[in-house]
Amino acid sequence: MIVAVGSQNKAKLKAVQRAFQELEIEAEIVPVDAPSHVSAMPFSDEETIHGAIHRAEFCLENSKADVAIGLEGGVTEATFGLFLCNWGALAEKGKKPLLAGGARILLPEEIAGRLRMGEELGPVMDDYSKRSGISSNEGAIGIFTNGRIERAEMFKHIIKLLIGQREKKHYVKK
Ligand SMILES: O=P(O)(O)OP(=O)(O)OP(=O)(O)OC[C@H]1O[C@@H](n2cnc3c(O)ncnc32)[C@H](O)[C@@H]1O
Ligand SMILES: [Mg+2]
Repeated sequence: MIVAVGSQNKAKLKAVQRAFQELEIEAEIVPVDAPSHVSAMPFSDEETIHGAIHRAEFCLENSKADVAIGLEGGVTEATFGLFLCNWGALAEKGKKPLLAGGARILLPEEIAGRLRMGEELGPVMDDYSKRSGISSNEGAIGIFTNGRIERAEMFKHIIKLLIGQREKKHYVKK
């Protein structure tokens, strides 16, 4: 099947490739520049989910893919502090989108404070780690888990959750 992915981010594309490979499903993966129509730094689960759905739906409308996947990263505030959150949406013609969320960790206050002031996590992580391209490599989750779980691994889990629900026809209300 042809699978469109609404991003050019290397970590996201690697995640999709690996998920299909590990599930032994043949897939031609097509990256599509898809807008999220949410802020560059989504600040709630709700907003992050909308970003994932918008990307997936854009891909479906603008490619020949059978299945379209949107992946979006964000953060969400809790009484404990600011959590990293990530969501995926899988869209197919004539069907309601499927949703799945990824593993989450608390961000250090040093990082959280900067995001609350309006900065984006990608550049903040590059600055913090004195490197570039963290968001398309191990991600904040990789940096703060000592590389135990990297961004691609976290997204891979989300994609398997989506594919599994698709197999079970576990569609939810739009
Ligand atoms: O090209 P796209 O697909 O947009 O990939 P992205 O890296 O910008 O990722 P998102 O738009 O999904 O994430 C929203 C923002 O949060 C940042 N972000 C999210 N998760 C991150 C992580 O684990 N590490 C570093 N930055 C992250 C990201 O760089 C953006 O500034
Ligand atoms: Mg982005």
